[in-house]
Amino acid sequence: MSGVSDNRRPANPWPPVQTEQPEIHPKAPGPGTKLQMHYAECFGCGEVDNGLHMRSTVGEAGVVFSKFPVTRAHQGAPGLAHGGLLACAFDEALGSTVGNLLRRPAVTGKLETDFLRPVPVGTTLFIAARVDGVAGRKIYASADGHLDSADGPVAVRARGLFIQVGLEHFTTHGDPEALQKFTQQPTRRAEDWDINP
Ligand SMILES: CCCCCCCC/C=C\CCCCCCCC(=O)SCCNC(=O)CCNC(=O)[C@H](O)C(C)(C)COP(=O)(O)OP(=O)(O)OC[C@H]1O[C@@H](n2cnc3c(N)ncnc32)[C@H](O)[C@@H]1OP(=O)(O)O
Repeated sequence: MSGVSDNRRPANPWPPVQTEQPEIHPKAPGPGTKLQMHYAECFGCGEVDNGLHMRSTVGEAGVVFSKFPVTRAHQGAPGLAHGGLLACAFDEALGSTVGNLLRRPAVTGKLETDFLRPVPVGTTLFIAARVDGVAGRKIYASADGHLDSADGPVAVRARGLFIQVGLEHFTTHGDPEALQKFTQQPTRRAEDWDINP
């Protein structure tokens, strides 16, 4: 995405620094692969009550498609999705795209969202996300969220900076046991990831 080309929302250059083309990891899931949830307790893709229950599929040309079914549990204004939860959906979609395609553990450093149209309860947001460029540990990704179909009107756009981290980020600040369970899954073996930032 080159930026939001709406007069009301002038686009800043994106990525904001010089980057290299992202290299899809040789063991990245290929086009057509339905991505499994990355962690059962994840609010975005896990089995959490009233979570976002997002599901993602790898598309062609480095695009990952995610769906966020908006329910009454996700309201801000009556009948409309809460903007913070929409931002959460994009954090998940972008993070999943970076993690699965580059196979580099990374966390969100910055996330910006443009809310272009209301997202009603009962709709599904179809999110198309891609990695735009890499500069050392900095990974730039962006996404468009379409209402109710892959080519529906764009309701939300997001751009994120993800920072590659070593696994010690999760053991030092998070839950070492949870990380161990995570890496025991067949598709999450540490040797299949690029884990040296
Ligand atoms: C074998 C297993 C593998 C596991 C892999 C799992 C993948 C699974 C697949 C898929 C799942 C993904 C789905 C998840 C989706 C949700 C993701 C989230 O919600 S993440 C939680 C929220 N984010 C945080 O909690 C970060 C908190 N912040 C930090 O920990 C630090 O600030 C951190 C690591 C981001 C950076 O700290 P520093 O000390 O390491 O590095 P410094 O030097 O500060 O930054 C590095 C570079 O980035 C720039 N930078 C950092 N933050 C920036 C910002 N906000 N704006 C602009 N630039 C920034 C800096 O200016 C620097 O740039 P210069 O190298 O000097 O050019």
